[in-house]
Amino acid sequence: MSQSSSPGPGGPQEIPVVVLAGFLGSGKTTLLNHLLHRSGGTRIGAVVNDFGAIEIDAMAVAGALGDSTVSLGNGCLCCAVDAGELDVYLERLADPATGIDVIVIEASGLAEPQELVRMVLASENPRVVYGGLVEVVDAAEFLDTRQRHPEIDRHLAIADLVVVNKVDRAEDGERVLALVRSLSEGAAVVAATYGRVDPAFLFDCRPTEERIGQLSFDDLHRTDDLHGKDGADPHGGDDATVGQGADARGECGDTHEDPLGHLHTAYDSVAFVSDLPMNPRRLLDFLDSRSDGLYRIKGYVDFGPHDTRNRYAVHAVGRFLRFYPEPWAPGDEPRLTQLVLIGTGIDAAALTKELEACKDDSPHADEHSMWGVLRYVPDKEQETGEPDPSYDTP
Ligand SMILES: Nc1nc2c(ncn2[C@@H]2O[C@H](COP(=O)(O)OP(=O)(O)OP(=O)(O)O)[C@@H](O)[C@H]2O)c(=O)[nH]1
Repeated sequence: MSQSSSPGPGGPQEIPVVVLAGFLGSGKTTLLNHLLHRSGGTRIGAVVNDFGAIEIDAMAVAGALGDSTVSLGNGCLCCAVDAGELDVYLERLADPATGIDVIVIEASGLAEPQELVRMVLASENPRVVYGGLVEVVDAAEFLDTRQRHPEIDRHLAIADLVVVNKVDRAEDGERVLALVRSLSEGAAVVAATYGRVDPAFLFDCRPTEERIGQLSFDDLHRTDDLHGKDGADPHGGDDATVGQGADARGECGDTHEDPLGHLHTAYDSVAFVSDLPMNPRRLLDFLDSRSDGLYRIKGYVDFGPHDTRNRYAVHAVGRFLRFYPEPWAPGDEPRLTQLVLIGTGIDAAALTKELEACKDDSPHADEHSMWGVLRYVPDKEQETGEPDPSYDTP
């Protein structure tokens, strides 16, 4: 799709910036993680942008490699950050000392791709070149999503590559593929499960032996040191936080002429953090009774004594619900539940109250309490083709 890291005529090496967009829960983070794992010798820099106040996507991406190249925005990047600010992040990643070959910007699920493309094109960094727009489509939800949000057609029309993801869940994948093809004339359209596309669709790949591993945050800090910067993000966050305040809806303000045409004007997000464990039965009751407007939930759950070894990544997309246990990181990090809920017509105060009621500080687990949750844990081998030896059923 893009011309990766080609030195210009006598000029600096150019770094393609690929914009990765797609509606809430379509599989952008899954695809980005796939690229990070399967890009061979190509070193990827990532700008990950979450709609909600807690940067769940960044945790998922960083978590995949332990310590990867992640720079973040919060709120919808297309409205929360202007082109100049994005340039600060791009400049950091495109610095020759980082050795990055390609930058992927993962947009929030409600971002306006055209705005992001415009921002990349407006970059004043001579090393940065626009590398194309990839739109991820959830094949199982596409027909419903398109009905609710006709703007999606416009997004597909400007894409360079459309990944029709989750074909394993789609009732009529062929119909969705044909429809997407008709809407994205001129773009390559590929079907995928779990975002498994050949990275060569997105950028030219280096042979594996040229590079090993991704950059770490430490690498980035070293780069900053070279330039006498303090390595802190421009908004004063920590390592994993380059972004702004929480209320994405409120941020979509005067920086744009027509924010009403943006998907996110109709959506609200709620962030919930608890240092007390959650009761599995109560949380499951909450999830089972969620309204249709509450389209997306993501985050991590601590079930305390019900499973002391693992935290549970949780994903709800429409009526789809999954829990993914993963061992807690060793060390003294506080065990938190961190959730982001995104939807239309949602009552933030009521949802927070319901989640508060799921907290449980009892030191003992009652028998079978995890059964309901475990029903939503996929067979990892079946879903990803990779067994997960690290997880023991509680
Ligand atoms: N069955 C199935 N599930 C998938 C596939 N790809 C992703 N998922 C699941 O879909 C859920 C959402 O995936 P993400 O990659 O987090 O989606 P996203 O587009 O980054 O989500 P937002 O950033 O919230 O918009 C997760 O539970 C994934 O494991 C797929 O091909 N098939």
